[in-house]
Amino acid sequence: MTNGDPSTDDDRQTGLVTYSRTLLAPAELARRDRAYAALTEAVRELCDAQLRTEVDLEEVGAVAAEVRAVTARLLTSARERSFGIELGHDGGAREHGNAVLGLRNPFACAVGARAMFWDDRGARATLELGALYEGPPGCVHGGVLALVFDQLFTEAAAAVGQVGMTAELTVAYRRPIPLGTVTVDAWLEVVDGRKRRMHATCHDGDGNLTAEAEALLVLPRWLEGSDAIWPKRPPVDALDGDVSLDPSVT
Ligand SMILES: CCCCCCCCCCCCCC(=O)SCCNC(=O)CCNC(=O)[C@H](O)C(C)(C)COP(=O)(O)OP(=O)(O)OC[C@H]1O[C@@H](n2cnc3c(N)ncnc32)[C@H](O)[C@@H]1OP(=O)(O)O
Repeated sequence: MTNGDPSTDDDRQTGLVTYSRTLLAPAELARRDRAYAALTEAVRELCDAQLRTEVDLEEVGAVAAEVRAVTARLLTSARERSFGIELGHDGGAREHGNAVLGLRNPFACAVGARAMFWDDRGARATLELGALYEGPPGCVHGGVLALVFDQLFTEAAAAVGQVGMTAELTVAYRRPIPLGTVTVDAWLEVVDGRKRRMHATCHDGDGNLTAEAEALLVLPRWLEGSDAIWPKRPPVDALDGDVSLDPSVT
């Protein structure tokens, strides 16, 4: 099966997962990533503007027609299926379609080298959750936060080499979370065979604890002892700047 992108190769299928591998040279890959990231950011800005605009209805109709024309231009050459996991030259994950951290997903809120951090204890995300993520008026949607927790658990487990899929996820919402900056920390607590018990916290921009979550991740039976590749995460020192991931530090 092909994803319709001539720049990648489907090189292996493991259990449920098909990996593709890029055929592009690193410099060309970086150039493409920059271009697509800029497009994603432009679309994200468009979504936010569309939500908040108060221009007159004639203008709304004209903009809708222009947006449809732009969509048609993008679809003149497009993948046939979702992005999946593309492995970069270093084995790093290029999950550009991921709903939380995908470089090419305008819905993703944890994008950019400064949004997500990994270290030998777990993972941290510092996010800007604006009007697009609203639930209660002026506050972050509880389901959006559950989504972020779910991803962070996967990231924390991968960071400490104890990967697994989410079998259970429980969120305790302690206080409403104002739209704006939120910081989520996730870490591994207990390993029991193929089961990993995880914990996470969410703090708002003023440092208030707003929610906590627990998850059970299970290394799937089909993955145990297989040669499946769990994509690498960049070590924190590969990122620019000094970042602490101590979950007690907010
Ligand atoms: C190579 C792959 C690469 C992927 C890259 C990903 C990149 C990141 C993507 C980002 C994604 C973001 C995150 C996402 O979106 S992850 C997506 C959401 N999650 C899923 O889709 C998971 C769907 N479920 C499954 O695949 C299987 O059921 C799993 C893998 C979970 C277990 O199936 P498996 O057949 O392997 O397990 P087992 O039956 O041998 O049981 C083993 C042990 O586990 C215990 N147990 C099992 N289930 C539960 C449960 N629900 N509650 C409590 N306990 C449970 C069970 O009692 C037993 O314990 P014990 O009796 O030994 O004590």
